[in-house]
Amino acid sequence: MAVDGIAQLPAELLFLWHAHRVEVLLSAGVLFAIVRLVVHWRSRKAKVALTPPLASPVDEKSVAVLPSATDAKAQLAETDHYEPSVTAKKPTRPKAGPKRVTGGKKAKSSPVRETVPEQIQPLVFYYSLGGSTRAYAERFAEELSRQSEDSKILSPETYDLTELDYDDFFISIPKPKDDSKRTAYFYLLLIPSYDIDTELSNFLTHLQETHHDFRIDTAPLQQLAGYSVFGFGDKQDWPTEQQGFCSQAIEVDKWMSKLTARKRAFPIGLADVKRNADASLSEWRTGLKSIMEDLAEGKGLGEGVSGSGEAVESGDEDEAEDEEESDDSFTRVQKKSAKKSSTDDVEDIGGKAPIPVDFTTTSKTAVQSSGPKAMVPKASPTYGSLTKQGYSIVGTHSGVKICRWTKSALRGRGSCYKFSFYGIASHRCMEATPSLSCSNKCVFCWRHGTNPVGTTWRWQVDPPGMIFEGIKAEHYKKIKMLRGVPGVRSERFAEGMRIRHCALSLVGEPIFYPHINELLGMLHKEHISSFLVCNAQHPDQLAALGPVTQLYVSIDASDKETLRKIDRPLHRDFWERFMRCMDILREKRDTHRTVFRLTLVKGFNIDEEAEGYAKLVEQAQPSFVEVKGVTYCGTSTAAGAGLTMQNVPFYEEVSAFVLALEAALKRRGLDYGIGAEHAHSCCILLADRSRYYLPSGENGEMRWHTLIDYPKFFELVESGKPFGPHDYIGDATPEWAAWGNGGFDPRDQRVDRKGRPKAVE
Ligand SMILES: Cc1cc2nc3c(=O)[nH]c(=O)nc-3n(C[C@H](O)[C@H](O)[C@H](O)COP(=O)(O)O)c2cc1C
Ligand code: SF4
Repeated sequence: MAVDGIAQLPAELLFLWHAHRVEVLLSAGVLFAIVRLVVHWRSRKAKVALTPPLASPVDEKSVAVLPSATDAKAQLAETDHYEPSVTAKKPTRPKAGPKRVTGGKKAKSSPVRETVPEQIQPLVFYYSLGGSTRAYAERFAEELSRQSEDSKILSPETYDLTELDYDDFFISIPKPKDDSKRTAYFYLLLIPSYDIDTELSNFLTHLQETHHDFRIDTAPLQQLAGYSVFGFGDKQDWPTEQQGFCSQAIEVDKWMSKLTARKRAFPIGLADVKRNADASLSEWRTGLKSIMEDLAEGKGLGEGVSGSGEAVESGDEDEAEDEEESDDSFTRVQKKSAKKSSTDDVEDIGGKAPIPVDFTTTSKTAVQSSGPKAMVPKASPTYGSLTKQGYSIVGTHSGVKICRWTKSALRGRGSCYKFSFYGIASHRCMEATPSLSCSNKCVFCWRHGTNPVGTTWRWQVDPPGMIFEGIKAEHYKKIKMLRGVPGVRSERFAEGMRIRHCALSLVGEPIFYPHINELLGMLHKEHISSFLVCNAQHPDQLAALGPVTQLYVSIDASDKETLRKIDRPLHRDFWERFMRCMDILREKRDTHRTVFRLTLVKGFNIDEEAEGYAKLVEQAQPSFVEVKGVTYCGTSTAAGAGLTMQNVPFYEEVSAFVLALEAALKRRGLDYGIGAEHAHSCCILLADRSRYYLPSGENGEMRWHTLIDYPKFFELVESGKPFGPHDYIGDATPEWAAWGNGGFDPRDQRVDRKGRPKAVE
C-alpha cells in the first residue's frame, strides 16, 4: 500500500499545481517584491548614515550625550566640534593635548563677585635664557619676602616659566594651598626680551590664544588680586621701545591686562640691564608692596580717575588718546565739540576761568540764612557738575583735577608746553585753585554753567593749611588711581607721587582767595613751584602778592571793547582794573617773573591787533609773552557770542601773529624774540632778549634761557632777602624746543590712533 501511495505523489502534486498555480505564482511575486523593497530601503538608510556632510570633513568620533548644559560645555571644551549624537556614551577624560581647557565661556555681563582677601600670595614668574633674569627674580623674591614679614603678604612663590604647565596658572588660577583664609593671588612677571624664537614666544602665544579662545572666558584670570610686569632689556642694541626695547615684557603686560580684565595693579617697569636694573627693580618692588598692602586691607585697585580719561585698554586707549591729542588745535576742537566734552584742562584756553552761573542762584538756603556760606555747597548742582567733570572739591571753595598732560607724561607721550618752555614735567605737576569763583565770563571758557561767579569774596573762607593738605591728598589719590592705566611707566609713576609744581590756574580766580600768599608760602616750603594765573581784574590783590615762581596775567584783548566782548567781565570798571594791573606788573618787573598770556581768537583779537598788544607789553614789560591759539568749546554761550570753529587759528596763523608782534615790539624799541615753541599745543613763547638771551656753556654761545632754576628759587625764598627773576634763571632752553624745531621732547614718544609711533614734525 505504501509503495502505491509514493508512486502516486507526482501525479497528485501535478494535480495540485494545475489546480492552484495562479495563487502560488501571485503569492511568490508579492513575497519577492516585499523582500526587495525591504532590502532596498535598508541599504539606502545605511548609505545616508555613512555620507559625511558636504564640506565638513570631521573625524568620525562618537560623542556622548551629556546630562546637563554645563556638561555639554565641558564636552565642548574637550572636542573641537560638538554635535549632539544618538550614541549614548559615558563622558571620557580629555586626552593629553597641546592645550587643556577647563570651564566654559562666561557671559560678558556676568559680574565677578569681588571678595576682600585676608592675605595676598605673590607668585613670581620669570623666564631666563642667559640666567640674569633668574638671578634678579630670586633676589627679588627674597627681598619681598623679607619686607613682608609679619604682614598679610605671604612669602612669594617663584616659578620658572619653562618648567610650568601654563594651563595651571594662565588659563585658570590655582587653588590656594591654605583654604582656611581668603587668599588672593598676585602675579609678578619678570620678563627679558628676545627678538629670536625662544620659549617666551610660546608663552606669549599661549596668553594670546587663551584670550582669543572662544571656548573660555576672555578674562579667565580676573579673580587675581592684581598683576604687574617687569621687563629687562638692552638699550644699547634696542634703544627705544619702538626699536624693540623690552618688547616682550610689554606684550606680556598687554595680554595679562586682557586676561585679568584690567587688573594691572602697578605700571609696567622697564629696566636696561646695562644701566639701572637694580634700582628700577627695587623701586618697582617698593611700589608693589604698598599696593599689595592696600589690597589686603580691602582698598582695591581703583578704577581710573573720572574726568581724566578712561582707563581703557591698549588699542581702544589710543583712539581715546588721539581724540585728545590730535595735532592741531583745530582738529582737536572739531572732535571735542562733537563729543561735547566738558572735562578739558583750562590750560587749553589760556587759563581763563569764567562762569555764567551765579553761585547765589544755586542754593536758596544759602541766601536766606545769615553769615557767609560755602561757595560750593555739597548739595549744590555746581558741586555735582564739577565733581562729574573730574574735579575734587576741597573744603568749600577749592578744587584740584588731574590734567590730561599729566596722564600723557606718565605714559611717556609728552608733557605740556611748560616742559618745553620752563622745564615743568607734567607728571609732577598739580593743577589746582583755591577759588572756584571768578569775575569774568569769557566766551571761550569750557566751564560754562559749572562754577560760581562774583565780584567780591562773600563766602566762607577755608584756612590755607586745610586747602594745601586737601589738594595734595586729592592729587595723590588721583595719581594712584592711574597706576593701572595702560602704558603708565613705573619710574614716572614713582616721580608722579612727589609733586614738584603747582599750576594755580585750574578754574576760577586764585588771587581772589584772601590767604593766597600763605598758600603760596606752603607750596614753596615743600619745594613745590608755583605758577599763578590771574585775570587782571583784581589790582589790589595783585599788588599785595608775595613771591610766586611765575606770575601770569591773561591778556585777551588790547582794547576796551574787545575785552568786553571776549572776557565779558562782571566789574563795571573792568578796563580801569585791567590798566591798573598792567602798571602793577610793570612795578613787579624786578621782583617777579611775569608773563602775558595771550589767547588768540580769530576774528576777535588777532587782526590788526599786534600794535595794540605791543602797546600793552610796553606798558607792563613782562619777562615773557606766551601766545596760544584758542580751543573752541562749542557751547551755546560761545555760539551766542558769535564764536564758531572758524575762530580757531591754525598754528601758521599763530606763528604769523607772533612774528607781527615781534616786529611791532621792535618798532617800539622793545627787544623780544621767539624763545621756544610747542607746536603740539599751538603755543609760542616770546621772551625779553635783554634778560633771557644769554651766554651759555663754556664757549659762551648766546642761547635762550627760558628754563627755571627751581632749587635756586626755593633757596632765595628761604633766604628771606629780596630777590628778582634774574636770580633764578635756569639752563639754556633745549635745542628741540627752539623756534623751528617743534618743541616735542625727542625722549618721549608720540603715537597715532593705533598706538603706532608718529613722526614728530
Ligand atoms: C639674542 C638676543 C636677543 C635679544 N633681543 C632683545 C630685544 O629684542 N629687546 C631687548 O630689549 N633686549 C634684547 N636682548 C637683551 C636681553 O633681553 C637681556 O640681555 C636680558 O637681560 C637677558 O635676560 P636673561 O639673561 O635672563 O635671558 C636680547 C639678547 C640676546 C642675547
Ligand atoms: S602746567 Fe601742569 S596743569 Fe598745566 S597743563 Fe601742564 S601739566 Fe597740566
